[in-house]
Amino acid sequence: MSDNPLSGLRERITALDLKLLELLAERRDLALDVARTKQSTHLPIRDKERERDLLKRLVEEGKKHRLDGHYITRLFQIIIEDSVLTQQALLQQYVNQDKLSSARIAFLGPKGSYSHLAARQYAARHFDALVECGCNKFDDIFRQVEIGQADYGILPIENTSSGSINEVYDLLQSTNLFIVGELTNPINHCLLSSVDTDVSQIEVVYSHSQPFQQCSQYLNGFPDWKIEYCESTSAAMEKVASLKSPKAVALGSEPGGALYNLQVLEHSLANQKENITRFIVVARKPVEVAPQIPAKTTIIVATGQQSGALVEALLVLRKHNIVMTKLESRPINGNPWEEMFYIDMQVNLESESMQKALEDLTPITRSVKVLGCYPSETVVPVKVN
Ligand SMILES: O=C(O)C(=O)C[C@]1(C(=O)O)C=C[C@@H](O)C=C1
Repeated sequence: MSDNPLSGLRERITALDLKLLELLAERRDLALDVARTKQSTHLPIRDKERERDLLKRLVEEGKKHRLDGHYITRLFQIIIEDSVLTQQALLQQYVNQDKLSSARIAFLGPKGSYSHLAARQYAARHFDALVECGCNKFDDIFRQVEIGQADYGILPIENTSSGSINEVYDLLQSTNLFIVGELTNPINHCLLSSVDTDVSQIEVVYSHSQPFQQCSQYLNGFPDWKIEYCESTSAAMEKVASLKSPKAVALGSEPGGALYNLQVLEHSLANQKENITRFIVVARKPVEVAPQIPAKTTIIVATGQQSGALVEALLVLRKHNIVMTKLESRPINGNPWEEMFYIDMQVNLESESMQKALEDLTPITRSVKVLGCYPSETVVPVKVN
């Protein structure tokens, strides 16, 4: 019998949480049944009116149990987001028919990198098993997929604190892979050490260039710290774990650090409070997006040199009522004074509007390359007043 006065209560909490897990699994199974019905009836996945009514009812019911509305809303927005993404994944399997049971996914860094965590998250929703292919560099990821050593590659493409990840955009110019998916992940950068220490003892910090950019304001407070660049956050964590020094720390994720037995000294260090990274998923074959799923299409356009060339191209999108969600420009590989324009759009590539836009773009641009059409995995929660 434990002499901890909390043991009995903790056992009851654990037992209750295990029942909650069973209920969440049952709810997910129901969402799959809903998806199968929507597949046969062609109903859209999102029914925001239903979500609003459900959340309102849950908030009202929650008040009877002294559970505040904000807590209940946040909790069920996460549950509904999972339901929507689970349904999308199932409908995609119907449309693409090539569901792999076990997928080999290439990502940056050994175990514990943010890309590794994203690969595991994506695989959990789309495949029965994951074969992890850690790579040292972004271009290794593309190559592994291109030569068939991996089925998919997962790469960070933009972050809310550091902006676009140019190296990935540049690699997209010259690859014959397609973007087949995306996912966004909140990134909570932590200061990780392998032994007890504090910021006054630290002399060197290891990480990938991205966390250094995303945490620049925090690091500006410690101008004497030596910055050591590593190929990935997990390589940085490996290094710090091997040094076992109070002077050496890593910038990385808490779950990643746990894989190297690192302890968290500080967390949430990014410049932006909402520090989110968007990852893209690339593969050798493009995917079709089920009509009930919000789709994104990404193209790369090389405009001519004539003035207004880019405006002309964008006016084509407006003409066909296509919503552009992102415009990024990068120098053309090998021709640094000419730009390529990456355009993300909320449109299905197979739609009439997109097909007509491509027809109109071809004669007024030097080249248009479709990088892919893929399910939008950004589930905007409904607002409950
Ligand atoms: O009821 C539906 O149509 C569902 O798809 C289920 C559900 C949910 O998880 O509650 C999910 C998505 C919809 O937007 C509405 C509700």
